[in-house]
Amino acid sequence: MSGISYAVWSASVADPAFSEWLRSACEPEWTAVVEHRFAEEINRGEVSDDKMRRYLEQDFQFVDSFTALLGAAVASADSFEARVPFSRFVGQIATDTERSYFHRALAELGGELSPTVLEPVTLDFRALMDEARTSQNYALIVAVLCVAEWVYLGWASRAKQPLPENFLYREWIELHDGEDFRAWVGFLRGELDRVGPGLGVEEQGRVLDFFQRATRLELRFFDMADAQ
Ligand SMILES: Cc1ncc(C[n+]2csc(CCO)c2C)c(N)n1
Repeated sequence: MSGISYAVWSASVADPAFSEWLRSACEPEWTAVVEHRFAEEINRGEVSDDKMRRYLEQDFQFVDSFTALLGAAVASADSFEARVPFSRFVGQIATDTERSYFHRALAELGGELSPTVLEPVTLDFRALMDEARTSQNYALIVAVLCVAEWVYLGWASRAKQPLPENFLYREWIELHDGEDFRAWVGFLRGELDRVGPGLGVEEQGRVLDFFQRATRLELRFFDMADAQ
């Protein structure tokens, strides 16, 4: 991961999108997440039931903190226009994802909605999201949300047709690769592009720090899932 400033970087590229500065400063970890063996196994429908159960049990705890972080984005956004997409997504997670996919998938796999043991990476990820949430700093909050959604779009959009027949994989891929999801990631990136360039150098560095920490945690999360 590199530490080149936005000012220096933006002078050297044709399209100086703030979100691209953040992403490019996360290589090689970013690509390691998107091309992770565990993600490729999901895309091919080849994860064992035991691994998938443990991954989804931990991920459900991730999604809990993620949903709280979305609430902080609703609260800290600087305009009504910006609050609306976050609000819509809170509703979607609370209904489609939480009620539908996780409950069905964990029932199918014999998993628990409240596992007694949280993996270290799950605790660390929840701590980062709590730190962003309690900062009430819009740019930091969006940085963490953006990493989580953008990397998921990254691996899911690599899935080949036809998708696996088993709903455990097919629905998890489809959740992260539809037109709506692509637009949602575009919105998150657009918010960083909108507010990032106007921040002071120190604040830009803080946004980068949260973005990089989230990317490292995404890598550790897949490593954890793969190692089970
Ligand atoms: C470690 C981890 N990182 C990102 C996501 C992506 N994501 C964030 S909330 C949500 C549910 C709504 O689609 C999804 C899939 C994840 N699940 N787990």
